[in-house]
Amino acid sequence: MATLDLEMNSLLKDITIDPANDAVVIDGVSKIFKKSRPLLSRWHKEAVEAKQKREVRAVDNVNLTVKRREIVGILGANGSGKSTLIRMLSTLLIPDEGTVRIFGYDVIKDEAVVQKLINRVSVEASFFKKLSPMENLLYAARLYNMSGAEARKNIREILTRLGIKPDRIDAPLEDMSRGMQQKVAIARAFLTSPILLLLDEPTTGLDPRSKIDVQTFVNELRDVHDATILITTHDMDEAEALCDRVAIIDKGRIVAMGETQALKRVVADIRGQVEPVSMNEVFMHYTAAHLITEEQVKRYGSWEKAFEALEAQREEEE
Ligand SMILES: Nc1ncnc2c1ncn2[C@@H]1O[C@H](COP(=O)(O)OP(=O)(O)OP(=O)(O)O)[C@@H](O)[C@H]1O
Repeated sequence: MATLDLEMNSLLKDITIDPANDAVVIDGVSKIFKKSRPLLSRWHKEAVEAKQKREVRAVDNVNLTVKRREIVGILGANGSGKSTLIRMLSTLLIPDEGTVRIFGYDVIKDEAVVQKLINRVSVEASFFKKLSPMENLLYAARLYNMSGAEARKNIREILTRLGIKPDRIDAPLEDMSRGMQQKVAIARAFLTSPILLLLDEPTTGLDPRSKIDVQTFVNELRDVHDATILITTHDMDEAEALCDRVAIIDKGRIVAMGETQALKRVVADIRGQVEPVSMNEVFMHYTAAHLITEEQVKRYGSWEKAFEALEAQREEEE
């Protein structure tokens, strides 16, 4: 397979990277948001108490190390803290507790260096919608001091590799589907050849073929360009296909960490099954409000029945 010439930015030329450092070291990191109570509770008789803001530990004492060239998945339900964690790694949010180091550089003290080492793709990517993908990416390339001719060639190659048809490359972005626009956002992150790529749900909303295009390209970026990739996803198949290791996050805490095959065997053992379970079952196991014990499996007749019963109980309690 032909490789893409992505090594065209000069962003990293003055940065020293010690090969002994891991790509990401997250040490005891928490992020606490204050949320107003719902309006109704303000009319409650305990007005003083109701005025207090509720604290949400969106990320709660997370420890995680990502080695160079690893692809690590962060899996979690809606609101579990994935995006908050990624935002702290990309210097968009400041941790309230703990430290984050990217290739040895601290996200607070060395913010400017960290910003050159990483690139983040998220669904809320901002673009000039009247301009074409080519124009948008040329604009980004200029911000990164890339030469026009070189950038133009690379942009066309990356967009084509991601499955954008040649006639769409120069047409306004606003005429493209949301999924296609998402691919352009991904292309923009690849353009700078970051050594750490943070992908926040990159394939949500993409059709199966587009998902595979993106996954293939992510793998290529690691294999050919030595990138380290941290990816958040709801898609268990994607996690299994792409990630060397996954961390499952629930209510801001990492509740399981490891290779997908190993986690599947662990959960099968807990459930007394010989065959490994699916990643969906692993996810359900670790994110259920109560970890399901062998005794509960026996009491309710099957793991699924125990899960349903305990989830119903959890909803009632809430
Ligand atoms: N700026 C904010 N102010 C207050 N609360 C916030 C803020 N950002 C996130 N939260 C809360 O923190 C928790 C974690 O949110 P986060 O967006 O990190 O979850 P997520 O796992 O990325 O969810 P999703 O899969 O839906 O994107 C949620 O309870 C959310 O409501």
